[in-house]
Amino acid sequence: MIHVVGRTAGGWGIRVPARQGEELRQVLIREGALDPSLKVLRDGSDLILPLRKERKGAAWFEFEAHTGREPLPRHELVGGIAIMQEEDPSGAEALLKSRPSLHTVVFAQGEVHGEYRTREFSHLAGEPTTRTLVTEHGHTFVVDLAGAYFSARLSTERQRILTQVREGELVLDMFAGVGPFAITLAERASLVVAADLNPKAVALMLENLHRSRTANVLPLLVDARHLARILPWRFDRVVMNLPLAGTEFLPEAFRLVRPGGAIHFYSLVSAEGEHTARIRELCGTVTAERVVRSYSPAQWHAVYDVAVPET
Ligand SMILES: C[S@@+](CC[C@H](N)C(=O)[O-])C[C@H]1O[C@@H](n2cnc3c(N)ncnc32)[C@H](O)[C@@H]1O
Repeated sequence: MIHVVGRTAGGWGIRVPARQGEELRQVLIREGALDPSLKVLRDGSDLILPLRKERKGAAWFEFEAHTGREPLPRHELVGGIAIMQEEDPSGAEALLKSRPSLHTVVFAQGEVHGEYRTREFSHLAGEPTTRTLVTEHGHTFVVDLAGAYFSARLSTERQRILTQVREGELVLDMFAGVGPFAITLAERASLVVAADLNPKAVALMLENLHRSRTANVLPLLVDARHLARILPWRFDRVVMNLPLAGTEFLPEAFRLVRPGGAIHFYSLVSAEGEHTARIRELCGTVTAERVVRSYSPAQWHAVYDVAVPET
């Protein structure tokens, strides 16, 4: 027995056991065959997926219609680029038309991976590029999604750290990417040293320094493992944003921070206090532990603010 509530519309639909529903939904989206104006029906342990037109195995059903305009496909915005999790060319065209600020829609082919923390994308609609401009809190950054890591979701975090920086501080960003933390913190710091081992990230950081006329950031193309050996300074504040492998670099950060300084350590965790014992071993005190964002049902990105003793 199928119950339909709300505004209804007749249309072609294809029946599938619910367990296989998501797989078939993805196939139909890729083929541009799913009708996004109608809601998926449930009938016992089956789903009925609405189709744009008849196909083999299809039958006519009464569907509930989405109210108002067709819903836009799920996406994440980074500057003028929309990143879709589904390879849906017709959804991408609809998305592109829906926002004048968008120039490109891409499909993320996988998760962030590798030492450079980058992802592969395929082009779905608009201009075929992965470069865009992102504006946050008065700064505009050039980013290239395929070439170097950038997350717009960290903008609040950058502002939070900025409020802790005192005028004239010497700051180190060990994993600087295209420079969003470094350029933000340079508003108050006297000098920010910004290291990254991805040449494309450092090239984009140079562009960003030029664009923002920031002259107190020193970009370094270097593996953070060498920093304590090559830098003559000890820093008031060290930012460590390498959530999957940051723990390996904690001793290096402690070598680079001055007595009485602070470390902001980002990590992917599955329990509160996961790194507290290790930080204590290195003689640091956790002054705050915050959730930055959720990652999966059992894991989240956390930031530990760490105070380093005076002596
Ligand atoms: C998660 S991203 C953070 C980038 C930047 N802090 C941001 O918020 O946009 C980590 C960065 O660390 C860099 N990285 C990875 N291993 C590194 C290492 N051993 N030394 C220096 N940089 C490294 C990657 O290339 C990447 O740009």
